[in-house]
Amino acid sequence: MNEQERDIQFHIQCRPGDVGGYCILPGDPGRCESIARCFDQPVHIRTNREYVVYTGTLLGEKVSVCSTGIGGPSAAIAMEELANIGAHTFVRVGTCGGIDLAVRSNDVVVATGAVRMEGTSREYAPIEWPAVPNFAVTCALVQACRTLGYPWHAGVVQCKDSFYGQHSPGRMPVSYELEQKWEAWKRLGVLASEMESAALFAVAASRRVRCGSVFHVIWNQEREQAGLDQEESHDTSSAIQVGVEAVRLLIAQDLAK
Ligand SMILES: O=P(O)(O)O[C@H]1O[C@H](CO)[C@@H](O)[C@H]1O
Ligand SMILES: O=c1cc[nH]c(=O)[nH]1
Repeated sequence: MNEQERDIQFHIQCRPGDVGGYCILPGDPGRCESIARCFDQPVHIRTNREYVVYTGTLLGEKVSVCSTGIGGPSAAIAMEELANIGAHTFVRVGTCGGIDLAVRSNDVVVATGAVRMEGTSREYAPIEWPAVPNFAVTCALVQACRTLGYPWHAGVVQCKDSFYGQHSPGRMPVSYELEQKWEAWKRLGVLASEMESAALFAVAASRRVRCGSVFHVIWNQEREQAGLDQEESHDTSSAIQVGVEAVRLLIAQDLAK
């Protein structure tokens, strides 16, 4: 039996009817409950491995949240299996570390593209393919930022597979490569670093589903190094609100069609 014909999807352990067409994708399973609380009538559907799934409604439409775990491989699996059982629109609500000096802790970042310094997207698309989010989802995220009034930025984010390659590149045997590329991201105005969007954008393009990403900025190592004001912020509520409001806007747009 092929993956799409399976009743219960292998990793997320959900079947058709368990999830809505609209799915919010945090990395951290611990973020799912806070996101589900923004839905009407949220119900916990399943927990398996890093995948925690809740389903509820927004504007009367079925919506879900499913954590993806850390990194491209587990995020790609989540999106593939959710798409197999009917999800068509995805919003990643993640955390990131700022790179550009204008990006401060506690700001919100909306991705307009993702640097593919990770492995998963390469198993979907040649490296010449640009990892970009869906335009309608991105517009909805920007509109939500404007409506909610949080400090926000829209731009390119960098994705990688090694969190510590970002934070301690000097102790890696390939420090020469990590440090040179990090310098290039800075010169190119890349806003922030995270781990899943490039893979999610590639899977979304291959499955012809829609995906966009919004992030809460935890810190900015470049601001810290430059001696600028810098404090860690772990309250992801603004990015969650932006992600949920964007889903509401997309549902309203789709219902009006
Ligand atoms: O907070 P989440 O959504 O997991 O996102 C970020 O946090 C993790 C690293 O700490 C990576 O998954 C990265 O992309
Ligand atoms: O610095 C950070 C913060 C969150 N996620 C990352 O990948 N890097």
